[in-house]
Amino acid sequence: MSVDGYIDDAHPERLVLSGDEDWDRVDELRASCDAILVGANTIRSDNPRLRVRSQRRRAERVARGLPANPLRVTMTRAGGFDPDAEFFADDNHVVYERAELSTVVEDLYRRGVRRLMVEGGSSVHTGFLTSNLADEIQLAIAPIFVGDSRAPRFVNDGEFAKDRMVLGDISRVGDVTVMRFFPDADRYWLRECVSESLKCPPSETAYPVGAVIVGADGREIARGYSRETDPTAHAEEEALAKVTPGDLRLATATIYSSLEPCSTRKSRPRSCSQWILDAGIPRVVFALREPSRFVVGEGFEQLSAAGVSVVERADLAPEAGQASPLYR
Ligand SMILES: NC(=O)C1=CN([C@@H]2O[C@H](COP(=O)(O)OP(=O)(O)OC[C@H]3O[C@@H](n4cnc5c(N)ncnc54)[C@H](OP(=O)(O)O)[C@@H]3O)[C@@H](O)[C@H]2O)C=CC1
Ligand SMILES: Nc1c(N[C@@H]2O[C@H](COP(=O)(O)O)[C@@H](O)[C@H]2O)[nH]c(=O)[nH]c1=O
Repeated sequence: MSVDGYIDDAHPERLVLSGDEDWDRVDELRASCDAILVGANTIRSDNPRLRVRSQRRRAERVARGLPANPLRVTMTRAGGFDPDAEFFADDNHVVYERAELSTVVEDLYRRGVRRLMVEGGSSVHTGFLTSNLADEIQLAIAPIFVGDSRAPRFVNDGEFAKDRMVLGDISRVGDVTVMRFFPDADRYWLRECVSESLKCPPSETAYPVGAVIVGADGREIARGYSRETDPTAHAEEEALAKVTPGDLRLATATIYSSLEPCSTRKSRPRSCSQWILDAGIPRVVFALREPSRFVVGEGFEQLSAAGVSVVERADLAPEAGQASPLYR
């Protein structure tokens, strides 16, 4: 988009905001996706090709057993397309008519789409973001002003989540600044926990768990994973052990864990729920409930009863459960 937040100008011809390097970044991104979605107006106004430009990247996709190009996807309520549009040039496309966004996403998942790139325009950006269906925003800012409020903006008016997003990396791509944002901060940090859990030394008698402590300013304080330093250590203990006791940031922090913090344990006297209460952390977010395989998990109940705000993100349980057959 432009510095003043527009993704096109108000003239019929398409405004090119990307430079060569940024087009190459976009091409790489396209090549890494299973599908690319644009709104019906973008097809009408831009007649986009929505294909991978680089021959090398197409060949690499084919070598990985994928089609040379991602599936092209659009949505429409009114219908009415030029049948000669590039979008329809081969069969590698799908049109959703009058379907809810959630239905579109579910159907694409059934078709094998795991990574969807939403390329615009304003209306579909708004739909995906206000429905909390976007994992990541890549915001590319070109060094120009459009200065015309008739032009389309990155998003239209809408009810966006009020929480602060996680800012990922910022990079310079030619003269374009690319920022990555993760709109759902809890989802972002729980995925970090899942990554941590994959580092755990294997065990047949204990789960692999990852934990991250995040301050109220959105900055990470510490992270850890089960058995990181000791065969009986839990992830929350490993993370807390890296924080100086009495660190003032803990009083407003959130502790994320891929698994519900334990309430009783066989190997050590103090449970992770007790460690969290003693540390004075007021918010806990986890993905998986503890299965009653080793002990009965009552971390949710214990922490809630003690006044901690506990959030279970069951939508991330399948991802967290991938870490071990013990979760099945
Ligand atoms: N700079 C950039 O990277 C990009 C810029 N753009 C620009 O964006 C502008 C177009 O944006 P905009 O006008 O907002 O249009 P969109 O491309 O977002 O398309 C909007 C249309 O998509 C359909 N649609 C959207 N949501 C739904 C839904 N939930 N269910 C069914 N159909 C839906 C409707 O189609 P229908 O009208 O058929 O009912 C709607 O009118 C153009 O100027 C284009 O150049 C576009 C992409 C990228
Ligand atoms: N103008 C603009 C973009 N526009 C997007 O690229 C589409 C055109 O794709 P293709 O026909 O395959 O080259 C267009 O419809 C719109 O979705 N994208 C960007 O990264 N930067 C830009 O400056």
